[in-house]
Amino acid sequence: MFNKATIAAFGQRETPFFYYDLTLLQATLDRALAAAENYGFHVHYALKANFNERILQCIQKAGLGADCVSGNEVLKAVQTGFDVKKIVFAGVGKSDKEILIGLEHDIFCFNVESVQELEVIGKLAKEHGKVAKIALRINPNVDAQTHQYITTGLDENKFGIKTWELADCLEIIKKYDSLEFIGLHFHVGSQIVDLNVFKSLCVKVNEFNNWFDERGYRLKVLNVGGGLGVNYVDPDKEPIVDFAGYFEIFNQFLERKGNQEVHFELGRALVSQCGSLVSRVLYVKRGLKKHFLVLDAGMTELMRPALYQAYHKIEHLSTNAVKDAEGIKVTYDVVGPICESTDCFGKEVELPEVNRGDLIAIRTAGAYGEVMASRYNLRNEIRYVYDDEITP
Ligand SMILES: Cc1ncc(COP(=O)(O)O)c(C=O)c1O
Ligand SMILES: N[C@@H](CCCC[NH3+])C(=O)O
Repeated sequence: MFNKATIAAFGQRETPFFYYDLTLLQATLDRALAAAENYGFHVHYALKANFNERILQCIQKAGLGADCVSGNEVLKAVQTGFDVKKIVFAGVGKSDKEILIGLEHDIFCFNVESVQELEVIGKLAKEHGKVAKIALRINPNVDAQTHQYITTGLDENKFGIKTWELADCLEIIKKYDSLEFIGLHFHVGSQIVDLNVFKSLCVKVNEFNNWFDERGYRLKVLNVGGGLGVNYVDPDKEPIVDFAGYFEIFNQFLERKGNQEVHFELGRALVSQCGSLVSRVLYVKRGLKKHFLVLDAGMTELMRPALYQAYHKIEHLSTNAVKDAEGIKVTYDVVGPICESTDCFGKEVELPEVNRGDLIAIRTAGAYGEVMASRYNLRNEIRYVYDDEITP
């Protein structure tokens, strides 16, 4: 929901742009950290969700760690000032060069995703006189009950080490003094809204924690990943997710041994609601069966609808809210200008009557929005507007 002054300020700007409400981001971070601190949990931010400069600065200042999935993300986290002792590095395909970046910066931990990768990290660390701290990312075969494209913890998924390979991992760990085995890592998927999934995850983590403990490995860290979902349907009802309820699940169901640390890697839950993609209506096409709203933003700015048929709330930004509320409603397919039929933000969307030049906001676009943008069709670079630029 945008107020009149904000909408008027948007009207002055060249579109499309990502609007980031850094005040909401700060409130979200405060809430998440307060809830985590209750249980002594550690929160890392998954940079892949959004590595916009100002967003990263806010998150770094709030004191979160960084979860990275490439050498460049590790470098970005270091450059932004994240504490290297709080940087973790996951990813199924870390190149030698990327592993060396992690070693060079003495990051907190590599979340290792295959037996072969473990051996490579052991070798590279040895050659460079380093000791690499590692956690094994285990694929626990837990169904995240989310879109199949963003499920990561099933046997059929490429992520993590299969349970039957764990004994092989221990052999490698024994072989290399250059490996320090500090933890277990899990991440079963994204946009998880059924909290029972996290209960099932806890049950699995406990089993693996016991398995290693019985073999003499009392691990320092249990990293349960991220995945907490948000409300795409009604972002104004739930601008900040229920972090307390989420962490409480782990408090209740995760069995910590001694002073084991519990780490989280949240992306979407921290940054999605603070972002909107703001676009202008280029054309209203009236058809026989349906009408189209052609926007100046497309799948090149926000590809989630095209890629996952993801729902994002589409809002008409009008300075006359009363007219919008009381006037007639029209059903539109809301599409972008890109030369692809999948370039569609929403089908049969009911909106007030919209005119050429009107502004439209596509909500909950702070996570996996601009980071997944492309220059397809030789599109312009992404533009941004931040709340502190337009409100006194
Ligand atoms: C290893 C890992 N950690 C954390 C995340 C962040 O996930 P989310 O944005 O759903 O919290 C991801 C992305 O799915 C991931 O792959
Ligand atoms: N890109 C996905 C999330 C993937 C998370 C990383 N494994 C999305 O837009 O929902």
